[in-house]
Amino acid sequence: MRSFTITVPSSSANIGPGFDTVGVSLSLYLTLKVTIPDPADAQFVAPLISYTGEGADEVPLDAYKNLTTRVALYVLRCNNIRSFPPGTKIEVNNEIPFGRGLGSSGAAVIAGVLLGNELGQLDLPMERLLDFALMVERHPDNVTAALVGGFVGSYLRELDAAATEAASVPLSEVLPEYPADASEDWGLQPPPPPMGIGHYVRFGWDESIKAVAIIPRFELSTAKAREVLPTSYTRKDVIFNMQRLAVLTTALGQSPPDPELIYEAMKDRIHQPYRKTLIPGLPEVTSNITPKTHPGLLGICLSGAGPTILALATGGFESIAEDARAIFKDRGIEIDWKVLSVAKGSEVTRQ
Ligand SMILES: Nc1ncnc2c1ncn2[C@@H]1O[C@H](COP(=O)(O)OP(=O)(O)O)[C@@H](O)[C@H]1O
Ligand SMILES: N[C@@H](CCOP(=O)(O)O)C(=O)O
Repeated sequence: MRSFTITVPSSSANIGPGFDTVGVSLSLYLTLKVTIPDPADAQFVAPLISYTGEGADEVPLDAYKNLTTRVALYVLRCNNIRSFPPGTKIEVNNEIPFGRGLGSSGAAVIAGVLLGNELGQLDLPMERLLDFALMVERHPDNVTAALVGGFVGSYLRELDAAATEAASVPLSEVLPEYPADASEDWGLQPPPPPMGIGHYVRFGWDESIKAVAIIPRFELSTAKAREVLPTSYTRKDVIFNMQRLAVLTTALGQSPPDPELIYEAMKDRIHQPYRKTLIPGLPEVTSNITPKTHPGLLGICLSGAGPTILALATGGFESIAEDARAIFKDRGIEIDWKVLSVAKGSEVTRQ
């Protein structure tokens, strides 16, 4: 028998101006405890999944439907391993709320890539693990932060024509919904990722900075929150974001952090103005809660695709969150809030 535990942190992408570009890993976790019996003791073929925590009432427990295990199967099949090891048991505990902009799907994808790597004993390097994740998630900010940890900037390499085609296959071909008896299905060979799609760098993060996650009690799928974005932008808006992002990536690593610099550097004109239609109260929360009104606040923005609001602060957490609560409440929206720290990257511990 062999067993291992996979721990993947949540993440907050964009941090204001860094749409699809920067993300930070945070201290809510998706954890998988995996046991693989000796082949002689294996009693069933499909992995047996149990699941507790966030999303437990909606997540599929069929390994051929569940996002994490489908990604694991993608990694295995690209490496010529057709099915899960017989008798695999996966106990999942999830602290990351679904569809709130805290990287639940990115974490599920990274967990799947690490699961495939471990189940197949593939020993893939970090760069290759990221390639697999990017074939599924397709924007690098969440998955890179969840995999490597910290405050991370990333880009996707411009691929040559053949690699572009390979990387553009529909998600349904990367992650087909296999039939229930998929262990018997030898026909489907998914397209492997091109090599070296994603590249990243870790920025500094001053240790006094905490993340207050103000989490509205409704879900907004990332896909829906991307549909409202335009396909082109004015030069003025692009420059507005680039100027702020250039400052922000260094400013968050400085000690002590400068609230005036950071508050302005966390403003955005690429995604938040368009997403406000889906998140009542967003403009009011980000403009009424400032370092002047709330000492300790550094900056405030939408977390990922929302609806969570991310306030970076060195103190005054409760007053920031409770004032945001009041603004949302006026619009009929209840919230929960948590003070989170920047987390380490994903870990696999073999028992
Ligand atoms: N731990 C998980 N296991 C399986 N599927 C998950 C898990 N976490 C998230 N998902 C899937 O991802 C969806 C949410 O993804 P998305 O809309 O991108 O929001 P988020 O901002 O939380 O990543 C969920 O509705 C669910 O289908
Ligand atoms: N850059 C993406 C990030 C999505 O993050 P999620 O946590 O909401 O999945 C976007 O803004 O669409």
